[in-house]
Amino acid sequence: MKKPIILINFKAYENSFGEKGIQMAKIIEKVSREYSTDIIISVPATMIYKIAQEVSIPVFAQHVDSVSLGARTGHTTVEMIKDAGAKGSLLNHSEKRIRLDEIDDAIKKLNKEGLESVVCVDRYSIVAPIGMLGPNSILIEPPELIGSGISVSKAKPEVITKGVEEINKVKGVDLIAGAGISSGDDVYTAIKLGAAGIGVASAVMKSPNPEQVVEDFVKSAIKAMSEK
Ligand SMILES: O=C[C@H](O)COP(=O)(O)O
Repeated sequence: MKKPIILINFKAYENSFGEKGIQMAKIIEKVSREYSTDIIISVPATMIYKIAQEVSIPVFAQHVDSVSLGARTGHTTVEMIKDAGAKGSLLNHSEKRIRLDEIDDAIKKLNKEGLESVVCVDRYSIVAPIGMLGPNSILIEPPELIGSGISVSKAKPEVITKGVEEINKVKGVDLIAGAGISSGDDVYTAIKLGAAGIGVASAVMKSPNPEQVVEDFVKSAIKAMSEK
């Protein structure tokens, strides 16, 4: 994944879908172009196709089922998200936990289909074991800070530094940090602490001026990365 990794998770906010979701994706794409930086957006399953048609930035699913094709009522498979235009998927987000065997199966299926995987974890002690399953990235997020406006960078910097120590035990997997990221300074600090990038949702999705917020985050991420 191209660094800094910036992942904006649309979640299920009222502006995550429909025309508002498309407009949000276009705003993010504009900033991505201006700063020649990849920005990944993870969008609701129903919006993958529409948004992937409208923007050229990487569109991810927020979750994918690890089941194979067949008699699987209600499942969204890796083949389906690929067909819709997804370039990868989040897995095991705190708001959509899955079992370890499902994480393993989903990573393998995504990999086989040429898609990327970002596995979420809630603590640094499982960074290395999950990293050994071979995802592209691990997104570490203390659940209690998610959506709080209090950033992991400031409230729990040790989660990032210890997570980085753990990820360094595994080759070829990046660690990104999230939860409560609200300012450029939060982004800068996360990357200076060793993260390869950040994951964010509410600060962008709930902002009256998402373009300004994303621009601030991207500028801070580029600055921190250039100083590494
Ligand atoms: O996937 C994103 C995270 O759960 C972070 O959410 P947040 O930025 O609203 O704290």
